[in-house]
Amino acid sequence: MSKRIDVSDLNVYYGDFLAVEGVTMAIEPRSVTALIGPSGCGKSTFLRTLNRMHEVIPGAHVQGKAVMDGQDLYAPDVDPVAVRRQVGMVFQRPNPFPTMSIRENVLAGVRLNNKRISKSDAEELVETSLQGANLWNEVKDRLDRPGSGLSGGQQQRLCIARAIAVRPQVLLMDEPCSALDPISTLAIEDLMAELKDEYTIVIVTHNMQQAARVSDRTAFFNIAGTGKPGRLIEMGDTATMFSSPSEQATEDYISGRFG
Ligand SMILES: Nc1ncnc2c1ncn2[C@@H]1O[C@H](COP(=O)(O)OP(=O)(O)OP(=O)(O)O)[C@@H](O)[C@H]1O
Repeated sequence: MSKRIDVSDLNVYYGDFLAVEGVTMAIEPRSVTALIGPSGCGKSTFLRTLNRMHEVIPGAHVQGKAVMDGQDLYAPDVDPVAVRRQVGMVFQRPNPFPTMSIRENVLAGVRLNNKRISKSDAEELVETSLQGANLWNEVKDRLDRPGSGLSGGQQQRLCIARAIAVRPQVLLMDEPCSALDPISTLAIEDLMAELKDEYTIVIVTHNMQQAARVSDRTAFFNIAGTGKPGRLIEMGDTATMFSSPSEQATEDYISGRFG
């Protein structure tokens, strides 16, 4: 299920504004890649190019290539909706559909894709997705209650269950723990460690400890100044990036000297 993504010479624009310039990186399957860097350097913008969510914004466009297991995600004949089915996304704030039941929240992505599934298949998918998100035991007796009745950490795991129910190959997470308490954060981090056996995971995080704990590879982005584009400065094995990065800017950021 897990796929690799090779990005080359990617420029990302909002209208005329070049927000991210010249990114080339390989995102490995069955691993967690963390994107770190100071505010405004384009981490979220770059992340959204990996499932073509960026172009939902009027005027937004990209140049360059993003290739998933040989398939150019930006080829003219590629349907962006199909890309988003293969490359799922979890956002900063848990966003379950508030009035929908827990069960229907899990199935929402599948239903949006117009997939018809039998009642028994739906029940099985709900259970496996909730188990996959480590939420099943907490909600199995209240699947018909609204998703909004769960705690923040449970809601985020519900969103992860919804994302994995469509069986993506890649999971993008944009600061998935920033609205959560430390215990829920640890639950999501444990979950990432389990999910990476099956999925390629890319996470944006401001939390250095989190990047060090959960990721196998870390990419450091930086920006030269306001109005300038963000750039990928350095990427490597997380342990090396945190112990002996090649670039001074990476060292300064990781050690908290700026950003
Ligand atoms: N919808 C948008 N329209 C125009 N410019 C945008 C839009 N979203 C982001 N930008 C700009 O693109 C640049 C990169 O923003 P982005 O949110 O990707 O950075 P980031 O590294 O994720 O920041 P943060 O860590 O603060 O979330 C910034 O200059 C930002 O102002």
